[in-house]
Amino acid sequence: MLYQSTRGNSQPVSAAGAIKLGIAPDGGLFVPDRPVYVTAGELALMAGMTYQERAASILQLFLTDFTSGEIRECVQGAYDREKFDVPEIAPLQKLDEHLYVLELWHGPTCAFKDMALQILPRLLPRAVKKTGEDREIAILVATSGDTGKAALEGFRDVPGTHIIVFFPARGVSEVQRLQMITQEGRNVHVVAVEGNFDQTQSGVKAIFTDSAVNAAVDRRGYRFSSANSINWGRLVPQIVYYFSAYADLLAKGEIASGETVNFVVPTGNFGNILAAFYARQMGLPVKRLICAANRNNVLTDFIRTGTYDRTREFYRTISPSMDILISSNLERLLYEVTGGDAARVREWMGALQTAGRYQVDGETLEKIQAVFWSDFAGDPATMETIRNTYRQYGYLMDTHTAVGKYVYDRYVEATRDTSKTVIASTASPFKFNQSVATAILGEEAVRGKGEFELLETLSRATGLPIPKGLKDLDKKPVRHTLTVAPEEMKRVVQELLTGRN
Ligand SMILES: N[C@@H](CCOP(=O)(O)O)C(=O)O
Repeated sequence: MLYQSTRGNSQPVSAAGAIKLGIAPDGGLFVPDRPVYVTAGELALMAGMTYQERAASILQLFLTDFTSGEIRECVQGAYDREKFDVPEIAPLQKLDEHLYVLELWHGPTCAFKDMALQILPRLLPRAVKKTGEDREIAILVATSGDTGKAALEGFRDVPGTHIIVFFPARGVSEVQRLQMITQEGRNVHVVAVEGNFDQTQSGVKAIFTDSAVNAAVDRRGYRFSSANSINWGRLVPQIVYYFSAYADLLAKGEIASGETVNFVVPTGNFGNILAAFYARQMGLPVKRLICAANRNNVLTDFIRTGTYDRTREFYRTISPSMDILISSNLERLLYEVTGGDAARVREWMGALQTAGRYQVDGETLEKIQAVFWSDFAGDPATMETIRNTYRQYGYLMDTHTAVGKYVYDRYVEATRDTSKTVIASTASPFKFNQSVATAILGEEAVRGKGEFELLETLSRATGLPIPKGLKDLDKKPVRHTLTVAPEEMKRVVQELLTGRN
């Protein structure tokens, strides 16, 4: 299988090539050049498999230039009990007859990003070797909170790699910020950006396609890659857990073979829900994909109207990982639903760049609406949902997952669809404990308490353990203090890589 650019102006590459490059040289995103399918029989077999076995069988379909031995090694190294605190890796919790929560945050950094960023650092060095690359890999990451820490943890001290993570200085939770600025490792850098996530992500993308910067780092023996979901190597491992959730439903007798289910995905950069879309294309029986947005509801408007318009106010919310107005992976969806029409994708992405908006045609919109449904939750609704879900089910969810639950309730109200539905739970509630503790305990109980005191408060009140990765974070030394303006990102990357900072 080869991978081609959504913008059609780059040479197709192997899976190893796509993983190594991260983004296509023409600024597009790599997509597989042909569909792959999983049959009902294969799906039934997955019900009896471990998470690791399920992962290996899906990865094998896409990473055709990796041997099965290599894939097995990567999978075993990534999803082991040292790193994940439950044997199921991605357990499914039942809330009621229709609703399930897929917990994707049992990895070392307590967010769903670990599901891919524990394995990408194993795939990438192999991809480098396969492509005959002799330069070291400089991984640039833009984060609104979760990807950054997961990428740092995954790539720390991985030979032949360096990682620079940029995060919006005031756009992440206090726990997320401390997770990143205390990061250990000889090959890691963390830089705060005086701007929002969109400026941070645009800054990183501009570096990838800047020939002068590329030439400068090349002279120093580096080549850039990405650990964001623009990298195909991030997306395939995310496809796995949709299959795994379905296999678990089958194994537990919750659904019959072939029964369609819905997935609700709290959405920002569109990578997670796009992975669910690919799973559906591969034959996973999925009825609707419910795209849950926060007050930055650019995707909800797009799915309802076909107009993508980022020229609107950017809000900081209590679900900061989703504070995004330019959702990178939508580009891949547009490519897929237009049957690979790179010219049209180029036109839309060009309009997004220059005018900040584009409008898709009626046929494209119809295809999107046949699969996707969307609504959004503001902060008050998110808080109320955390409180009500805890009261009704005794289940504690983080702010992003609560956006998903709120939107699911709106979906059922609007459609009366009672199909079994799985909410992708994207982060541990302890990662956003200020909001979560306030929601379930009230303002009074949290007044005057710092984030870390609240970890204890939340743990005592709910009987849930504080995740290992978050304990004692406040006692770790701060190692990264650099803050830059968005326009300084190019310079800083060069300085960090050449050791002049
Ligand atoms: N929500 C993300 C933003 C980047 O998304 P990615 O999936 O493209 O890495 C974050 O937490 O950083």
